[in-house]
Amino acid sequence: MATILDGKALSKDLKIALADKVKESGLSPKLAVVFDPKNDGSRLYVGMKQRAAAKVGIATEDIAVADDVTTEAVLKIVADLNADPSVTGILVQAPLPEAVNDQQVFSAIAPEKDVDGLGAFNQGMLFGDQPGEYAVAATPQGVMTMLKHYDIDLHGKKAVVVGRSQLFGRPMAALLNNANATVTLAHRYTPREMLLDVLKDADIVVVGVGIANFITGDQIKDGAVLVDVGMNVVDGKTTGDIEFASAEKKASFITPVPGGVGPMTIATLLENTFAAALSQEKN
Ligand SMILES: Nc1nc(=O)c2c([nH]1)NC[C@@H]1CN(c3ccc(C(=O)N[C@@H](CCC(=O)O)C(=O)O)cc3)C=[N+]21
Repeated sequence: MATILDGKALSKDLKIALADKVKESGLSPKLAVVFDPKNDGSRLYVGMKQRAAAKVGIATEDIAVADDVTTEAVLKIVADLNADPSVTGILVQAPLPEAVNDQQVFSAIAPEKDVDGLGAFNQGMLFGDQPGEYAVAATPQGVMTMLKHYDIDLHGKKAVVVGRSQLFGRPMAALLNNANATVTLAHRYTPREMLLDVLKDADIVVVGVGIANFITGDQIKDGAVLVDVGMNVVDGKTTGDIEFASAEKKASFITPVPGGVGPMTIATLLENTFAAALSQEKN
């Protein structure tokens, strides 16, 4: 039986510690969130984030965009937020409506306000493993915090990341690489047999593809560490990408869904928002 990587409990502790730090700093961090209200995942996340931010003393401003919004219009919103000194962090929730080039928008965020680290500057820092402080996308950064908290050794280990999105897979692979894991990045064009072949020897598997039961216990190595970044709704219940019942019998550690990576994402976003406010204070 695997040890549960309890993201819910850990995130609670992180948020309590953060609330103290925000208070002590005397700063008034404010996070602006640009999002598509028609997207179910985005709407859900906005609500959870608002409540969590309020509890730690971070103000939020939510900016809903229309269905037919253009890239130019969103770039204007971002430029105004960049210029507003009361806004210390900017989060553009992906995906924005169809016509918008999300990556172009991410890269327009002032690097010091880019709390999800998705712009070209912060991504470059991460991919180059550059020295200094910079934000990293909240989901993969939250996964790293959780692995560290549970003392999971990554050095030289075989890690497989499934999914290569801007928000998850790409930065996840970079973080694991920077932590000296031996990283394989699999994605939608990885042939099934090739994926199964790398999975069977993997010490650490991190998956976020959005397909329920995508990975099952029989496909993984005994004692593997399993991190589930997936969020699917099956018969009205939230489930991840890993078939939990079969996988937990073989894994050494496993994240539940809900209560694993999701709450860590929110706590990390808030930490990044506070760090951004601190760095702007110093300037
Ligand atoms: N730039 C950007 N960064 C993001 O990090 C980002 C985004 N855009 N767009 C939308 C998705 C969605 N997302 C979630 C984060 C936490 C939970 C979460 O806390 N879920 C809980 C509850 C799940 C439930 O019960 O429904 C859990 O897993 O336990 C969910 C979803 C971040 N996203």
